[in-house]
Amino acid sequence: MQNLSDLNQVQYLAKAKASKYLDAYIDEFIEAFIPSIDKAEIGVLIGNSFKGTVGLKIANRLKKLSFTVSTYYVFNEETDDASFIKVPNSAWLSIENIKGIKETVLIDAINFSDNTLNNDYATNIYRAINSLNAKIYAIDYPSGFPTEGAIKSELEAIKCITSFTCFAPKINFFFPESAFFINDFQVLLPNHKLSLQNNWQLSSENLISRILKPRSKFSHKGSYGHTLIIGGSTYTMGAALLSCSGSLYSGAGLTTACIPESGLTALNTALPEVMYLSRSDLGKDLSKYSAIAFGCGIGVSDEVVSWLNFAIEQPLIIDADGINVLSAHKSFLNKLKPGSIITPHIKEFDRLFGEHNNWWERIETATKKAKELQVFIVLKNQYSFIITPSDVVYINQSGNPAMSSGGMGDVLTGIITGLLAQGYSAEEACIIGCFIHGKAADELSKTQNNVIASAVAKEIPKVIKNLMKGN
Ligand SMILES: NC(=O)C1=CN([C@@H]2O[C@H](COP(=O)(O)OP(=O)(O)OC[C@H]3O[C@@H](n4cnc5c(N)ncnc54)[C@H](O)[C@@H]3O)[C@@H](O)[C@H]2O)[C@@H](O)CC1
Repeated sequence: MQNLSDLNQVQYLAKAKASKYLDAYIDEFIEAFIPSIDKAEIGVLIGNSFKGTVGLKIANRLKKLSFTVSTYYVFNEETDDASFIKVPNSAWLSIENIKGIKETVLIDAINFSDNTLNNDYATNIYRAINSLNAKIYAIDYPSGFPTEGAIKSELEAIKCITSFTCFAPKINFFFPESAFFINDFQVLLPNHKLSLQNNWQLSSENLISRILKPRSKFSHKGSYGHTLIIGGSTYTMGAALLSCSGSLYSGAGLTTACIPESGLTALNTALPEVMYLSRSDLGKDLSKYSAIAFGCGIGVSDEVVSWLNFAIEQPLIIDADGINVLSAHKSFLNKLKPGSIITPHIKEFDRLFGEHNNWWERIETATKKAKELQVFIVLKNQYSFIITPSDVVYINQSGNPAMSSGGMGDVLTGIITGLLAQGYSAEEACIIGCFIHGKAADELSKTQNNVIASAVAKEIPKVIKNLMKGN
């Protein structure tokens, strides 16, 4: 099997193979495109590129299917050498004429490359096309959009409603900055690639199903580890409790909460399965715990700093205020035990490692820091990135905007801690944890507009059970 990640690569294959892939892509494009449009008049924007030739083939197929199709040749007279498509100069579309395009459904077949970023002609073309306010569907990815590397704030590229991407989603689709250019993407011919390039991995249902281990006969609570959740303070006790519920519902054998005494009634009422460790006992030996989380709702007082100073002798999962304490006391970073996990959201990440201009830079920093400190970094967002010390970056694809509410991160921390306690490696715990957390919310959001963190925690056992059926 060929390791392909981009439709553009197809042109360099042997002729027979190239046309096999191209035909298959066009078949799937037509199948996915037609149900998504509500108009029979379609405009196809053809560039002097390999993408342009694909666009022409798609235009011909649509004509055969009785759609009314206009083809617009958006060439750059000065720089395009007309090596791909031969059309008379008179058919080229000037920037001034773009506003005359009447179709409200357009297919972007202009170009693949992002090397036109500094090309005024391309920039003006993209701007003029975007100002039509048409629904634009992109072949593979929108023209002018970089598939990797920083998505700069000044970028001009085609803004599409759906990108019918070939072989694999492009890495930059997973960054929030892409939302400006790509409303949605669908992967066509997904089985023709082995993976994303180099060190990027998509974490998928298949992968998670393969890693999950069934609970064994004759096992008991001692078989599934003991977590300690150190968190909570007067006004954010809930964060610690939510984290405990993540541990509990992910299947940890025992869960102990180290919270202020004032939270005890709430703990016993909400989660009677969870045990309690007083703050004053925090200075004692913690080695009996199989996994320890630090930080959810704990605050950033001097006392918290002293607790972290003690707890950091063990590998930890550090979240929320725990990360804020690390940010204020950077020397702690070098004390982290190898295999520790930090789970920042964007603000916590930038507090810890400095402001970043874009997500590409953020991932670069995370990769460097994970290696340097030998820790795992779970950078949370719509698509969370799990950055490992071995350079591999997993992209989590489960989850949705229904879960954008307080306490979600606290539950995730508990889940990862619970999985670690059950004997999964740090890498496995991070990728399984992110996936099942998002998947639980995906299931709930089929019938709910928004989902709350405690509901996500409660859904976890069902999600794990369903994933196990797949292995
Ligand atoms: N029930 C509770 O007791 C809760 C307590 N919490 C605790 O409150 C403390 C402060 O944490 P916050 O995160 O609210 O404060 P921060 O000031 O660190 O950041 C919150 C802001 O970050 C931004 N953000 C961007 N991406 C995000 C992402 N993927 N996840 C979360 N935020 C993202 C949002 O604009 C959000 O308003 C922590 O200790 C936390 O554990 C919160 O988790 C909320 C629930």
